[in-house]
Amino acid sequence: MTDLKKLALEYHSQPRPGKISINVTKPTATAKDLALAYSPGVAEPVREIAKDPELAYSYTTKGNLVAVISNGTAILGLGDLGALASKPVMEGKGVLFKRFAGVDVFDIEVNTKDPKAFIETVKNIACTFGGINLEDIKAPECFEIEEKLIELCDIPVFHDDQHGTAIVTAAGMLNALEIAGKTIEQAKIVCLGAGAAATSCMKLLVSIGAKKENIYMVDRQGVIHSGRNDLNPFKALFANDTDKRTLADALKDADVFVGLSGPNLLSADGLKSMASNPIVFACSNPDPEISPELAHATRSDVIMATGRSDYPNQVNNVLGFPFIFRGALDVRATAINEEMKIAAAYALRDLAKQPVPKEVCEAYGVDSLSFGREYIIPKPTDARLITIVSDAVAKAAIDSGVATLPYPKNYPLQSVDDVFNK
Ligand SMILES: NC(=O)C1=CN([C@@H]2O[C@H](COP(=O)(O)OP(=O)(O)OC[C@H]3O[C@@H](n4cnc5c(N)ncnc54)[C@H](OP(=O)(O)O)[C@@H]3O)[C@@H](O)[C@H]2O)C=CC1
Ligand SMILES: CC(=O)C(=O)O
Ligand SMILES: [Mg+2]
Repeated sequence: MTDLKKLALEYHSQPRPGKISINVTKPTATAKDLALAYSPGVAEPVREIAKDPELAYSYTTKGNLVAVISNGTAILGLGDLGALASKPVMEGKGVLFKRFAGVDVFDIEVNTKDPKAFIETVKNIACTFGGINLEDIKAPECFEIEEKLIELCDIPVFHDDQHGTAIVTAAGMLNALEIAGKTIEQAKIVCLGAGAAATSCMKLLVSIGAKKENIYMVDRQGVIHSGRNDLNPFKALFANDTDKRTLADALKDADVFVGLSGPNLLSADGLKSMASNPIVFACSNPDPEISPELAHATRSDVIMATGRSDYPNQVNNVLGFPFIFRGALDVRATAINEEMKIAAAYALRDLAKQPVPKEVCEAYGVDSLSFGREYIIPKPTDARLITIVSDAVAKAAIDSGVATLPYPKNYPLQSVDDVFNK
């Protein structure tokens, strides 16, 4: 057994199975307490909510509770391993929501691959929650599922692999391009993968300036081009009028490689053929499209990021979903719209240029961190994320008309401890 495997299995099993639990937030010591918490007192909020459903936000956890829901069809880059096997990841998302943004989570693993059955299940439980974070559902089913649930639910529904990933990728990309001395408008971009994460990442890059004709998307069949007749409508959006056919063709002189596919798919030769200061976001988890060791050994000018916590430049949706939902919940937004996503991306981009607090450096075992090739994006433990990103999202929700509450009195939050200091 490798060291990491042993440590990871011990971490998940000891001293108790799993890594998250539910806390009680009210007194429960006496008969009087129990008479309030349960029968007979509990009947009072029941009657009030029955009269006015909005009061669920006053008398229950709804307003701070997000459902992290998967069917396990695209668990990280491990593929379709089933609903139950996705539970460690979903519990992990719960840990990150709580640790970084004070958001409570129920993880829900739905054992069906049928989008209609999945939609029906989620629709029927949605009233429990203040928001729904869909996770690790494969393309193209994820697109139909998210679109339909947004239509059916009056709370934010957000497929994290699509939008969380896109927001963080956009932030990191703008900074990486700046460091490389290039612009998003001119960058030639190769995206390996054409699924949930890849499609949304490329769409967001286009909306912040990338040119569609400069994007080469590659799936298992090769470059997505206008001569192909096997493309679903989501891939067809990115069909390029080109004679490039293989990943190797697309990589030649490319400025950027974004990997949202699977392990070890970018070769040293492919990387060698890219333009100067190549930007490589090898974001597949747990194993990137190319290891940072191989990438750095191949090109001394590479600007390298992965989705992992144990290398510099972690381009991972953990920098997005906790803070985005925090902001959305606190103004009771009915949706997480494009304005909120772009506000989050720019807030993350800008934060990477600020001096980094000592505690963040300590958590990563380094003396210092500063904007540059090895630090293009903030670290998830940076306590300023909840202040800056959630604030930007809440303001964008208000400005774009999807907030149903005013700017919160306790904003900008200074820490997770401020969440209920209203
Ligand atoms: N760092 C981060 O924050 C995140 C990283 N990811 C990573 O992105 C990857 C994809 O996730 P997701 O979009 O949810 O999954 P999907 O199942 O929706 O998409 C997977 C895509 O990868 C493509 N792919 C897989 N293997 C190959 C291959 N050998 N050659 C070319 N293309 C290939 C598939 O091609 P085809 O369409 O032909 O089947 C498909 O387009 C995972 O590794 C995941 O860990 C995802 C979200 C966040
Ligand atoms: C990070 C993540 O959500 C994924 O790899 O699927
Ligand atoms: Mg995921």
